[in-house]
Amino acid sequence: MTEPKPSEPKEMIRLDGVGKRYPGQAAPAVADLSLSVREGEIVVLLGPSGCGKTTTLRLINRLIEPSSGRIFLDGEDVTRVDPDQLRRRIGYVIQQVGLFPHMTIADNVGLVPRALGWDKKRIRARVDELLDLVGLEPEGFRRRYPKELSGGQQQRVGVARALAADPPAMLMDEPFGAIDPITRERLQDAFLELQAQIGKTIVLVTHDLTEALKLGDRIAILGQQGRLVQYDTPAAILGEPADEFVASFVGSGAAMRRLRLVPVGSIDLDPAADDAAAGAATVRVDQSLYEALDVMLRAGTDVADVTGEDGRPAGRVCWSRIVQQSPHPSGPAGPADATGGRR
Ligand SMILES: Nc1ncnc2c1ncn2[C@@H]1O[C@H](COP(=O)(O)OP(=O)(O)OP(=O)(O)O)[C@@H](O)[C@H]1O
Repeated sequence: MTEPKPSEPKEMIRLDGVGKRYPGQAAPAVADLSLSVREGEIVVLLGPSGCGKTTTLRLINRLIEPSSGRIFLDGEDVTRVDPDQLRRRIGYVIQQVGLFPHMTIADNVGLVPRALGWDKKRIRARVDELLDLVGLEPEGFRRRYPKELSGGQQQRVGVARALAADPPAMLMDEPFGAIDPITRERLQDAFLELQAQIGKTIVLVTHDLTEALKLGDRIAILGQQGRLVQYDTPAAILGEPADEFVASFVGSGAAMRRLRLVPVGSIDLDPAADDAAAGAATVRVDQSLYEALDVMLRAGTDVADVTGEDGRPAGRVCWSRIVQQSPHPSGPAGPADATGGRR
C-alpha cells in the first residue's frame, strides 16, 4: 500500500467486503459492504428502514460479529481483536442514551476510565473537563442522577461518556432521534461546535435527510442489505443523485435544499453598487444562497449587496443570477465506490 500524501487525511475506519447474516435469517442484513471513513470526518449512514444501518454501525465496534469481510481501525485489522479492547477505542452513543439510573452523572461519564484503571483524581478531572465540553456545568451536574436531567441533557452526558477515554472514533446511532425538534436543532448545532474542537472520526446513523445534510461531511446512502448506492458530499447527493432510488429518497425539495449548501461567494457576483449603503438587503459571502434569497424576500427586493467576511463590499447578487448559476440537480451519475469517489 502506498503512503497517503500529507494533504490527504488518513483513513480511520475501513469496512472491506463486510457481511452479516443473522442466525435463522434467509437473507443477509448486510450483504457485502465496503466503506472507507477518513480521519476527522462525519460520515452519515442514511437509508430506508431495515436496510442495515444499525447493523453496519455495530459491525464497526463488533457489538455484532461479521459473518464475512474485514474491519480496519486506524490501519489495523481489528476483525479478530478482543471486542472489549476495541470498544475502548471507539465511543458509542445511542438514541436511548443508556445511562445507568442508579449511578451519578460523574460515575456514568467515568465508566470507561474506571474500567481502564485510572486513579480517582484523574477520573474526576476528566469528568469535569468533559461535562464542560458538552455544555453542562460540572458543579451543578456531577452529583445528579440521570432521571433528574432533561432528555437533551442526558444526551449530552451520553456524548461525554463516549468521549471519556478520548477514542479516535465515535459511532452514533440516531443520537438526536428521541428529542423534540427545537432541542434537536440546538443539540445538532452544539454537536457541530464540539466536533470543530475535537475532530473525531464519526459514523452516525439517521433516518432524517435534513439531519444528514446538516451533519455529514459525506453521506453513505444504503439500499437493502446494506448496498452502498451513493457515497458523496451532501451537495453532490442532492445535485447528482446516483440513481432513481437516491433521487426519490432526497425528494422533490432537492434544489431548494442544495441552496443551503452553496455559499454566495461561490457564484459570480455583479460589481458592488456605488450606493451600497442604500441596498435594503445585505448578505455576507459565506452565507448560503438560501439565506440570500430569504433576505431578498424579506426585504421585498430582487437584489442584495454582498459583503466580505471583513464587512467590506464584495459585490451584488440578484435573484436571476442565483437561479442561473446555482448548480441544477442533474440525472443519475453512476454508482459509488467505497471511498466516496465515482467509478
Ligand atoms: N438480531 C437480529 N436478528 C435477526 N434479524 C435482525 C436482527 N437485527 C436486525 N435484523 C434484521 O436485519 C435487517 C437490518 O436491520 P437494521 O436494524 O440494521 O436496519 P436499519 O437500517 O438500522 O433499520 P431502522 O432504520 O428501521 O432502524 C432488518 O431486516 C432486520 O429485521
